[in-house]
Amino acid sequence: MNSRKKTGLYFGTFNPVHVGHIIIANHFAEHSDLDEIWLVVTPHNPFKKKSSLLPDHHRLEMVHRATEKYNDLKPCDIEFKLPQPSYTVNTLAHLQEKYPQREFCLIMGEDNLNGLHKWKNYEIILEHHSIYVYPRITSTREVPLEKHPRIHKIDAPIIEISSTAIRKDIKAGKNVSPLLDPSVWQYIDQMNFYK
Ligand SMILES: Nc1ncnc2c1ncn2[C@@H]1O[C@H](COP(=O)(O)OP(=O)(O)OP(=O)(O)O)[C@@H](O)[C@H]1O
Ligand SMILES: O=C(O)c1ccc[n+]([C@@H]2O[C@H](COP(=O)([O-])O)[C@@H](O)[C@H]2O)c1
Repeated sequence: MNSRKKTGLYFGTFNPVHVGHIIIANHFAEHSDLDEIWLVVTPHNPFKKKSSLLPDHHRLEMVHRATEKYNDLKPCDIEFKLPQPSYTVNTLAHLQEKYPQREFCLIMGEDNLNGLHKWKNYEIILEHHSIYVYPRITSTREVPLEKHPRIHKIDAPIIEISSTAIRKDIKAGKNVSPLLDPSVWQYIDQMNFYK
């Protein structure tokens, strides 16, 4: 029997982390076989421009604040020390070496699954790890890897909140506080982020 602890890795830039992210992470902690969910803060997504990003340590601090009330949700800064851009295949190899007693699974929205076949060495990722996919609203009908035996569709709430929209609304002086953990909003407000 496989007795390794199953850990879910939820990767993201979290610029900033919002209640949509936390609802998903908590849903997996409560309704799946994953013991812990680690929110892995990515310094540089290979598919995104770095210019609009807050420095890594501020995004990590927000993830720390948003998860501290949840026993099974943990912030993870492993990618801060790895080469950039952050290729997930490298991060997984590094984590597996550091924590051989854990089995790592990826948590991913349906929107990201659409592009998985373009990720660096995605075949190696799928050889060693399961991917738990939750629903998102997406216009794509044909998803290349949908039927792969390592891909598991898991039902979860659909919450259409986006970090991009939050940043835009803060810039426009709108109230975004219901979309963020109060301690995250307090940090953004104090530090004058996204103005
Ligand atoms: N409202 C949401 N519900 C569920 N998953 C989400 C939601 N928003 C983002 N995600 C997913 O959470 C992960 C982390 O999100 P990330 O911060 O990297 O992207 P994002 O929210 O799309 O940010 P941005 O708008 O800055 O591009 C990604 O896999 C993303 O697809
Ligand atoms: O490894 C890759 O080739 C790769 C390509 C695109 C995205 N990713 C990772 O996927 C995670 C979520 O991406 P995103 O687009 O929601 O920010 C983030 O951690 C990225 O580093 C990874």
